[in-house]
Order: sequence, then C-alpha cells, then structure tokens
Amino acid sequence: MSHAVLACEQMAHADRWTIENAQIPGTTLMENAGAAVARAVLERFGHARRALVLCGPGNNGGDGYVAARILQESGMSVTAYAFGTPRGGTDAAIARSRYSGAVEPPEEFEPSRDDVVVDAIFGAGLTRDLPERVLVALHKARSATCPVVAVDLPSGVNGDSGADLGGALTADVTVTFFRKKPGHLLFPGRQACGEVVVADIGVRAEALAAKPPVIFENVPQLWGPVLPKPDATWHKYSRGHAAVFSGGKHATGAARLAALAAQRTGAGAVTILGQPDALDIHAAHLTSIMLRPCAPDDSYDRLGELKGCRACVLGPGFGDFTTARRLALSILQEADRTGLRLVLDADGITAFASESKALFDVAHAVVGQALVLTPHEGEFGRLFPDLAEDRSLSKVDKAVAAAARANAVVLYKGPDTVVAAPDGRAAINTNATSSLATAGSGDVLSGVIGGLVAQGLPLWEAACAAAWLHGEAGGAAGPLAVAEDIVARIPVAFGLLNQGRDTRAPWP
Ligand SMILES: NC(=O)C1=CN([C@@H]2O[C@H](COP(=O)(O)OP(=O)(O)OC[C@H]3O[C@@H](n4cnc5c(N)ncnc54)[C@H](O)[C@@H]3O)[C@@H](O)[C@H]2O)[C@@H](O)CC1
Ligand SMILES: Nc1ncnc2c1ncn2[C@@H]1O[C@H](COP(=O)(O)OP(=O)(O)O)[C@@H](O)[C@H]1O
Ligand SMILES: [K+]
Repeated sequence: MSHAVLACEQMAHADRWTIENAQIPGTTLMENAGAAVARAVLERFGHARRALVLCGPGNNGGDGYVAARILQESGMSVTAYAFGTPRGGTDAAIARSRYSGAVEPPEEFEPSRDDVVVDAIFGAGLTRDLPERVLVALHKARSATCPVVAVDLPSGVNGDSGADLGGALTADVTVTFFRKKPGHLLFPGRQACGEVVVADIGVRAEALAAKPPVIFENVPQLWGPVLPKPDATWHKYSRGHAAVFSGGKHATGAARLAALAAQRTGAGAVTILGQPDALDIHAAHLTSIMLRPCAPDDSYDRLGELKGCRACVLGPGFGDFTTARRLALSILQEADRTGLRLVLDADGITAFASESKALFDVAHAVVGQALVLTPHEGEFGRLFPDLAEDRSLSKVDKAVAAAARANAVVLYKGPDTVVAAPDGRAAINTNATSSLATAGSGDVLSGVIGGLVAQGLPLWEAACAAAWLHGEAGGAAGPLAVAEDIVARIPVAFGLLNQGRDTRAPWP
C-alpha cells in the first residue's frame, strides 16, 4: 500500500530486511537513492550554475555523495561540503570514496541565487538539535534564496513528528524513499518539505508483512470501498437518517450547517432537534430538513422516534453544557440497544472539559464503538490536557492515544488533520487548504461525518472520508469560501471520486 506512512524505525527495519533477506546490498539502495536525488535536481534545476551538496556523516550524507557523483558525471559543476566524516567501512564511507570531485569544509559554503543546494546533512537519523555549523550553513542557503532539494527530509525536521528541531530549510523538493514518513505530512515538516517525491530504491514491500503499517495518508483507497453504493430499492429512511441538535434561538446557524452538510453527503433524511423558538428560526431558513421540538430536559429517547436514525451530531453552537453532557452520556449508554452513533463536536466536547472520565467510561462500556470526537487544538487540550502538553508525542501519537483512552474515533483537526481509531490506525489528511479556515467550517465537517455514519459507514472510515470530502469541497469553493460554499461543493468532492469511473459504480 503506497499510501502507508512509516515511522523512521519501521523504515530502517525495511532497509535492513531488504539488505538481509532480499540480498540487495545497502550500497545498492544508497546508489538508487542518490540517483533519484540527482534525477530530481537535473529535471528541475539542471540549468543551475553549480550543485552544492551538503553531506552529513551518516547514510543521508551517503546519498548526498552518490548524488554529487552522478551530477558531476552528467556535466554539472559540483562541490560537496562535508559535515563530519562517515565511519570507516559504512555504505556512506564507500559512497564518499567513489565521489572524486571537490569536498570542502562547511566554512567554504557560499551559495548564490544561481546555484542549487542539495541538503543531505541529516535525514531519519537526526537525534538532537542541529550543531552550530549546520545552522550557519542552512542560514546561508536560506539567505541565498536558491532552490533546495532535500534528501529524505530537510535537515532539522523530525521524520516521526514533523517538528522542526531548529533551522530547517524550506525545500522546493524533498526526495524520500520507499514510503513517506509522518514528518512529510505533519506540520511544520510538510511545509518544509515542499513537493515530496517518493522514489522506489528497491526496498521490498514484503519487509512490512510481519508488522503491517497502521499510519496512512488519507486517500480514497482507505475508505472508498465502504462508501454506500446507490441501490434501486432505497427509500429515504433506509438511505440513512441523521439528527442534529440545535443551539438556542441565537445560535442556530451551526446546527443548520451540519444538517445541510449531512444531507449533501447523501443522508436520505435529516432532522434538527431543538427548542421551539430555535426551530422557528430554522423553519424560516430550511425546506427539506425536518424539525422536531426537543426541550432541554427531554430524553434522548426522542431520537428513537426518528425512523432509521443511525447518527446524531451534538455540539455545534449548542451552548448548554449541562444538557450536552446529559444527552451525550445517555445516547452512549443506550448505543448498543439503539445502534445510534454520536458525533461530538465543539460545545459537546467542551462540556466534558473537567468531566472527561464520565464520557470515556460510558464510551468504553459500549460493545464496539459509538463515539466520534472532532476536536480542534484547543478542544483537544480541554479533553486530553496531558497528551496535548506532551512534547515527546507527535500529532499522530496524540490522536492515537486519545482514541484509545476515549474508545472513540478522534479526528484531531488542523491543516494536517489526523483521524485515529482506538485500534491504533491513523490517517493523516493532506488535501485540505486554508480556505477551510472560516467560521462554521468545522460544523460542516461534523455534518459530513454524521451523514456518512447515518449511511452505515464504520466510524473511522466515515471520519477519514469526511476529512477528505471536506478538504476537496473547501478547495473547490476557492480561497474566499464561507462555510455555506463548502456545503454547496460537497457534490463536487464526490464527483472527483467518480472521475474516470463507470457511472453505474460511482464510487471506488
Ligand atoms: N541503506 C539504508 O539504510 C538507506 C538509508 N538511506 C538514507 O539514510 C538516512 C538515515 O541514515 P542514518 O541512520 O545514518 O541517519 P542520518 O544520516 O540522518 O544521520 C545519522 C548521523 O548523524 C548523527 N547525528 C544525528 N543527529 C545529529 C545532530 N543533531 N548533530 C550531529 N550529529 C547528529 C548520528 O550520530 C549519525 O552519525 C535516511 O534519511 C536516508 O537518507 C537511503 O540511503 C536509503 C538506504
Ligand atoms: N489552514 C488550514 N488548512 C487546512 N484546513 C484547515 C485550516 N484551518 C482550519 N482548517 C480546517 O477547517 C475546519 C475548522 O474547524 P473548526 O476549528 O471547528 O471551526 P469552526 O468551529 O469555526 O467551525 C477543520 O476541519 C480544520 O481542519
Ligand atoms: K536531509
């Protein structure tokens, strides 16, 4: 699965496995890696005056020396700069010895605008802050504003977390090998990488068989197969019925956005539940969405009256924390009997800020899973303060730990939204643009999740699909989109799934 994402340790294991079990020497992998880097340089920056290759002491530097040799052979003017010496006998030392061009000390590195810099100082083996002489060189490269091609990762970016350990360059292109790492997809690493090229260097996919990957880039292959297929016998309720709880009369918009999004996502019926004065406002705006009165002390059982209702969204604009807690806990307590699933967002999350244990306890008592949580960074900190503050954890680690603790699918929002399941699976979303950074966009997302869950999708797949559809819809709506525009483009996002496909089997 080429959309699998490997932690640095898994990648090192795959390298070792290939060398030991497929009898492919490490020097061959390094040759292939260096060749892929040289190819990227020649394809994009072959016109540069010089290629200046910054080489570290490990295998990343080894890739750099191979690239330097190939670039020189292709006729480019090349200088390598040695940041440390490869240990004798290593693949990197062999690569260094095969390169016969100029090798200068770091102090001699003086890039200009017309050069291309190859950053091969540190890759997956970076373990501590960058040394001063590396920082100085990176600063010079940045000041020169010349193009940068990074090998595996821009030096200074942590491959597992995407954290910038200090001073990393923003590359134009990053050439990585076999599979992406979380650091290529999580911010700020994603931004530092620029375009990411994944090169096949001969590492064998069988290396992953013993311990299959659990982290993925969020692509339609992950969840396309479980999207609902149109059925000639459908009626509106069998197609899926979603409910959305409304806030009070001065905060109805959020629920309306969620409800409209659930409807645009394919739920056959959508009902908004709210107090009569709030429903009056909804009635003035809505036509095909149903409205049902629900007093604050009403039982969640009112949901049982909604035919075929499989999903409810609670939290957008809700306001009343006491009622939110009561509703959420009772929905989860009855989830095994009713089959109802809960998407808890916004005020529904904040309502449990100091009572998260009560939520997690009922969620754990459910056979299987019934809860999706959709926190942004602030909400995540309210529910999982210790995880939020733990600097040793990546965003993926945090989301996975939160999902296990809450027995919930956790969709941890941001430009690099992570969707984690209690069993440890995680998908990193990569198609969202900053056009989604607009009020109400999160309400739309919770409605999309609710709409998909109502149609019977498993929770993790529903949340992954929703993040992707939301991203595409936001992109289609353009940079000045408002939340209503995102709702309107959901069909466009579905349409992208159809492209090039048989229209009778509309989804992958
Ligand atoms: N055969 C293989 O294993 C392959 C490895 N590949 C390359 O190998 C890289 C990983 O190689 P390595 O594990 O050698 O790691 P790196 O080359 O990223 O760095 C390791 C070296 O840097 C030192 N180091 C780490 N952080 C430092 C810091 N802040 N200051 C000073 N020194 C520091 C380490 O002690 C070690 O000597 C990948 O990123 C990739 O570029 C590719 O060549 C593909 C094949
Ligand atoms: N810069 C960005 N790039 C990509 N996606 C973003 C960006 N900023 C916000 N988003 C997405 O937009 C949505 C915002 O949700 P949220 O913060 O709950 O907003 P609101 O409460 O206003 O609806 C989330 O899905 C988030 O991932
Ligand atoms: K590098």
